[in-house]
Amino acid sequence: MPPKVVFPDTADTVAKPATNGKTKHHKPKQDHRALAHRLRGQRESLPIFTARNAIIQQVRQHPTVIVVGETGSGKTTQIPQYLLESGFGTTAITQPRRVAATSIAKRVAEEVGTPLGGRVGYTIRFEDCSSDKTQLRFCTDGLLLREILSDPLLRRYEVVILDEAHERTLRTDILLGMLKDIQRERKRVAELNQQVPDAYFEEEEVSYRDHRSHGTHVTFDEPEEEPVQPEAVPSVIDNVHGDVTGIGELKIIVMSATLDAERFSAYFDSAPILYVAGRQFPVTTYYTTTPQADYLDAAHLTALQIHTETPSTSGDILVFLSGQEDIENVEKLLRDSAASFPPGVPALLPCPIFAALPQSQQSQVFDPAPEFTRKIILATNIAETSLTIPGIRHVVDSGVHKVRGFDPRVGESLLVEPISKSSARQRTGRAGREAAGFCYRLYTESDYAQLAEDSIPEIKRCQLSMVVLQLKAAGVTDVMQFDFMDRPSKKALKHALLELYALDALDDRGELTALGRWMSEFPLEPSYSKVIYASQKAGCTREAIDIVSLLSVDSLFYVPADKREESNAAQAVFRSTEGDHLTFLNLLRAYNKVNGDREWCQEHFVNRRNMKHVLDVRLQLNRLCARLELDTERSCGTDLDAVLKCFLSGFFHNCALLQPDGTYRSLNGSQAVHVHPGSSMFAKKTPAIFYDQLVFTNKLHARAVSAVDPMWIAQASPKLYGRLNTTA
Ligand SMILES: Nc1ncnc2c1ncn2[C@@H]1O[C@H](COP(=O)(O)OP(=O)(O)OP(=O)(O)O)[C@@H](O)[C@H]1O
Repeated sequence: MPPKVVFPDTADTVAKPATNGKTKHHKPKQDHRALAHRLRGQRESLPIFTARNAIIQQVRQHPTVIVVGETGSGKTTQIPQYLLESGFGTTAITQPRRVAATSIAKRVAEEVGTPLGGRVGYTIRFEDCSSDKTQLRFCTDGLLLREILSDPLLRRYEVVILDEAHERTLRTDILLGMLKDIQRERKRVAELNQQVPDAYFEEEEVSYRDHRSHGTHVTFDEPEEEPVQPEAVPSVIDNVHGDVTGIGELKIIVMSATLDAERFSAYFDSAPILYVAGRQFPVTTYYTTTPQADYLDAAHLTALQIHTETPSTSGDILVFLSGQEDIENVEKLLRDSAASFPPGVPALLPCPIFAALPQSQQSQVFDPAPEFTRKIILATNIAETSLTIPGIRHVVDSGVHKVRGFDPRVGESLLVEPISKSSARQRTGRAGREAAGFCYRLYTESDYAQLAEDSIPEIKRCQLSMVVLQLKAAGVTDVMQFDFMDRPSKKALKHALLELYALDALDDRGELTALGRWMSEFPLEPSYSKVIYASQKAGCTREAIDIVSLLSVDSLFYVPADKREESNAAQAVFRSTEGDHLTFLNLLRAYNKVNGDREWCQEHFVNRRNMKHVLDVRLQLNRLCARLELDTERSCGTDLDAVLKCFLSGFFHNCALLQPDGTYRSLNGSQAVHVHPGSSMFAKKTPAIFYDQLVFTNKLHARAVSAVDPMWIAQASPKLYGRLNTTA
């Protein structure tokens, strides 16, 4: 009998859920109008419905409105529809994640009663399901940023909604600043055009209440006086060209599930805050009585407890874990346990969802489980916000997530850390969306009390080269003066500027070069787009794209703890003496020859799931390169030195030299660098190496490492290492 995870109040048995009868899963029907009609009642029962008119009135009266609503109150699905019904023009609604953008668009299209891609559509990277008729366009925040490059005033939109703004992703933060500037510029242009519709200012007065009062669904903060726009502030965007007639003001709605709305309001010149109270269904939350030594074990056991002690008709289970590795471990544990279920226990279907999973597999979590089967979704925080996964009643929260950090001197770090309170609330919120639910937190109540209120915004802890390149491409000349909501450190900004200069993306005056503009077309860190650029001249674009795609996943191989030697031996056939980059290329070539055969992958311990993602990325990159008129079939055959030299042209800053004592030291920071144990270069010594990433876990590990001639390093970046003595 496995040990149990004990939650107070549940003691040995988990409380019986309030629902009986399995959820009716929602299936798209051809008869759009009839379906929309049926969903109408559900729409009108959402807490936000009573606030409909007030919200519209506020949006009419103010350039920017902040909406704070509890999870499940209906912000994401309803507010765009209210705008549509009230005659607003085209609206873009951004989501931090692709899976949210597509799944919400599908739901809203059903509610509106239109085929997806008609009045309601979505656009995500490399996938456009919208048309000229689309009035509500769901997209990722990254996509809207790219749109600004081609349309600096976003003139096709009358309203932009930034959803889940509290997540404060790097892209959301950049969008906040860009939109604020676009809004100011459009106001100026609209005033010049004297086309500000008077109707906007003739709306009926709204009465305001103190938002702290109880018993009402929606309350408002007293709006501050209309802010005075400083005439003298020039736009940081300096590339607005062409005809600006007919441009109206831009409305911005910032939506967030946390109460930290005052900061958003202050940033947008005291924009009014609308509070929408009331979650749709209650969620009972349990904490463990004692801290759990191993959250993976605790997650596995809790999921089993729920499965065996509550009827499967009481709803599916969603487990939050820190990353792909965790998910795959728990998936294996669950499958092993399920194999020995006594007769009568329903089957169990683990469904993983994480960012690197191909889109088609991600969307499988929305499919209903077969009869007599319970779905257990194993997710990273990709499923934390916005998503409604039909059938979920039980949430298991491990209390951890993976946090990426960056220190210019040291490199990147990827550490498993406790989540914030706001994340914990979001996770809980996934359980009460269609009926009452349960959330099992795998930490104690006092540990919860210790959690930070919110996570640190990404912009304060991540590498900024790509962001700075995008800002420059969008016409922001002085990124140091950019109106960030939370200013990144000067050191981080300077590091990004220097790196872009060394990559030839910026010139001596810090202005974008033609190469920099070309590189900004790629949704990749600038180092990778530089490699692809260099590969054209070197005649190895096919290999460069292959390897860049292979580097987009964390691991290409499985290394089971109990079969380490066996898996090492099986992978040896791919190994190149030059290191990981060419080893990965050999793997891809062999994988393609057998057409990704499942058994072949098992024999060679190849992670088939990740290989599919690699092929997906490669397809997307090939399409983009073809659009930029690059010959993607240009191959160097067996001259693979050319490939390594191309990689150095983007990764010259990621080099280390062998020291007399047998250790490696990084060229730019003189840090001790350890080759990752999973690398084919682990036990080898070579005068110089370059690596894809430097990741701090317990020490500084170089991942994806290859051997290079030290002379190539100086040739790759004369700006940085021109006078450097590269002999150790
Ligand atoms: N795909 C769906 N299938 C079934 N019901 C759905 C679906 N999407 C939304 N709903 C229903 O609509 C409700 C409101 O969802 P919505 O995403 O608009 O809420 P929200 O306030 O934006 O929440 P969050 O902050 O968690 O994103 C859900 O609680 C659920 O009842």
